Amino acid sequence: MPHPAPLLTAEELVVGYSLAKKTPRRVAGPLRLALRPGELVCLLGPNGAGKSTLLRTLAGLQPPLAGRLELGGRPLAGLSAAERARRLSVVLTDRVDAGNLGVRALVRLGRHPHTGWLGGLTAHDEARVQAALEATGTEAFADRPVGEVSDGERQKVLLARALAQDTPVVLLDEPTAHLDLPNRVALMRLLHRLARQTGKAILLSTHELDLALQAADRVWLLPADGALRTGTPEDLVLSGAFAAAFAREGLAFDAATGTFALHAPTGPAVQLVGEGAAAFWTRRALERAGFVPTAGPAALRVRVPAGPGLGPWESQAFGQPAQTHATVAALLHALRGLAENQPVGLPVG
Ligand SMILES: Nc1ncnc2c1ncn2[C@@H]1O[C@H](COP(=O)(O)OP(=O)(O)OP(=O)(O)O)[C@@H](O)[C@H]1O
Repeated sequence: MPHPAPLLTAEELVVGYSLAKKTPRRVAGPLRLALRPGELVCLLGPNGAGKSTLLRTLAGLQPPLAGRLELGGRPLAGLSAAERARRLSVVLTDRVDAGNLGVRALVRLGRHPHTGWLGGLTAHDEARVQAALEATGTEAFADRPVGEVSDGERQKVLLARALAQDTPVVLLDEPTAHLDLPNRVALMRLLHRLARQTGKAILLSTHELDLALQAADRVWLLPADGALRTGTPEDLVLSGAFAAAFAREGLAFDAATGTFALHAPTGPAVQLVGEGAAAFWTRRALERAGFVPTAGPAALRVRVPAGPGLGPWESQAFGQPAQTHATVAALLHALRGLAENQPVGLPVG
């Protein structure tokens, strides 16, 4: 199937800052980019790599140092503010000073590119506003002043305003920053569904690597050297590009689990027998306790519960009878005792 025509493109784009009487500060580029309809794209990269700079440049809020940017097939710089606002909405992390404006009133502002500043809102506009409030879960506090809502609530209100603006391209800078985990998941799900169902091109920057790897149709990976890589999350993980972009001394991304290793293994190997959720959480506990979980034979062996719920776990050291444990805490306690008395390296018979 041929790719649909991109909604936003960049060629030879260099982003950065022109500094008075100094050489410009080049942050990233030259970049070749395309945002396609129906795609959720996550822009990932370490602190200071240039994600906000790139987003602001794509939104037309700061000029590129070089290169060409097109929105809907027309040069971005040639579009009037109103034309741009009908094609592209942007949600930034900056605090908004909304005065006494209510939540619903702020979301209504999203319709102005369609009505003009003096134009009243039609029933269609009001329906859009209502749909945006409902989609973002902000309707419950739609009558409160924006200044009186929490950081996370305000973030959802700004998203609602962008949704009310109803543009083919939506750019969001760290939209999950103030949200709790269930709200972060809900937001990613909402954006993914929106891209699918409405054909919008949605680009968001985030530090939620785990969520982004799950939700993004495509990742734009911006390492500290500014050389952007793009691809499906899986291609970037399996090629090692993802690990390289976040590489730091003593911090390794494990492509097998999709997580950054929090613990450096120091203790003996433990053969982990079993599968499912119990095996997943037992592996985590073993790693945290310093053991090295392995599928192959080892001097210590743990069998995880087969059924749902807690326990029983079984532990066994080479040449000794198996013990059962009702909780992970009890299992770890027993394993520490076994490890102290066990010559490491002998396989369980
Ligand atoms: N107004 C500015 N003038 C000059 N340099 C700037 C300006 N704003 C940011 N920078 C620099 O540009 C680089 C990229 O910053 P940017 O905020 O785009 O990174 P980021 O990837 O969004 O970072 P973070 O993940 O920490 O939000 C940094 O080195 C930063 O210091």
